[in-house]
Amino acid sequence: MAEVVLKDVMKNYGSLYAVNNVSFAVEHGEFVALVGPSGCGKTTTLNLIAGLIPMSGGDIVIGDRVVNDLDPKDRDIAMVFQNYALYPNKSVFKNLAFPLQMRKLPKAEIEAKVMAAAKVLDISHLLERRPRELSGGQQQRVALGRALVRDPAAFLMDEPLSNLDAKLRVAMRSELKRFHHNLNATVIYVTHDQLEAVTMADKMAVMHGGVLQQYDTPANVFGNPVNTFVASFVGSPAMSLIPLDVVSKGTEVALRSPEEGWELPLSPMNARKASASSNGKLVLGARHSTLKLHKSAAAGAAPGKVYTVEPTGDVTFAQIFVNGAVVNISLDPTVAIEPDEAVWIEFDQDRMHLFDGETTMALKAA
Ligand SMILES: Nc1ncnc2c1ncn2[C@@H]1O[C@H](COP(=O)(O)OP(=O)(O)OP(=O)(O)O)[C@@H](O)[C@H]1O
Repeated sequence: MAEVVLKDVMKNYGSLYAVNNVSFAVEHGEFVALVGPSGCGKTTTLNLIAGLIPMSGGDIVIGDRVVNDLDPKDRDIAMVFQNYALYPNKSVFKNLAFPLQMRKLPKAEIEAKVMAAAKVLDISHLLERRPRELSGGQQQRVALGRALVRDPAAFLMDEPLSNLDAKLRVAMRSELKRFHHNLNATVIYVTHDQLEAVTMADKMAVMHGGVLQQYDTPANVFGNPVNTFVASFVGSPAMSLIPLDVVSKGTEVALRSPEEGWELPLSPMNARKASASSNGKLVLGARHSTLKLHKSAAAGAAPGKVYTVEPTGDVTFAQIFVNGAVVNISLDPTVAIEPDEAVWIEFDQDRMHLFDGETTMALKAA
């Protein structure tokens, strides 16, 4: 059952459309990450769901109610912000109890709920402390606990890990995932960190310029990006994107470098996709791990020039200029290459991506 539904949601500030016609449905128990670069509209989308700002158009459903005109407190949601917003002068127990006292629950019930939440989050031993006596990770858990005691239809989280140092972030990422798993909670989570989204979410809503680009599982967003924006945003190092011309010779179709004239013959499936490009131009996309490096010219390989070489221990990353575009490749650390060296890059026909040169959308075989 869908727990949270957005339908044609709009938010504009004058001529700026911070959120432009966004629709998606979050199923009960799903963890959905709203992800995209700074200014893409993720926080605005979350704030619209929370009811913190008014919508310019569309509908939002939480549970079985249209909540367009409801105050945040009546929407049955709990927000967890990046700055935790704990009460500094109250103990952890009182921080957790406060939302329940506001709802005038009986004392015994409040105590039972606080204890249960503290147990789930492993903070039972911290209940008498004040927030300043806690580590960043512990404060984070208290903030989650305060949301948890209310047993909301959905948890809304805005970059809740962004104030933590790198190591704690990774630890809390696992904890949040566990929290979600244990409670079967419905979570909508804002992050600009695509790796955080890929590792934690059941579904990703990738946004750009206020527009929802793709709403799908991380595996599909990674494996079948709908356009060049999604392709380059998700994955690290980024997918390489090389603009090329489509040339047909009888039944054969090849890609030609407009700069350097070399040609790359396409498999029948890729040829059918390439033939669907709107203006004879396309963008070839390839992930670093699908590429093969040759030290001399090889069939199906494009010539390039090494730009940088970055050994990281297990794997060496290199950037190669191909047709004026930067291509990221991962190599076995035993492969010796030097900047400015001439190399050839072989593309895996089964794992390459082809995007329309004009619309930037993924090409489908006709
Ligand atoms: N109150 C406001 N008045 C005018 N413009 C706003 C307002 N709030 C947000 N915007 C604009 O709306 C767009 C989306 O903002 P939003 O905060 O949702 O982005 P974001 O993806 O969360 O970015 P970040 O990761 O930097 O927080 C931005 O261009 C922003 O400048």
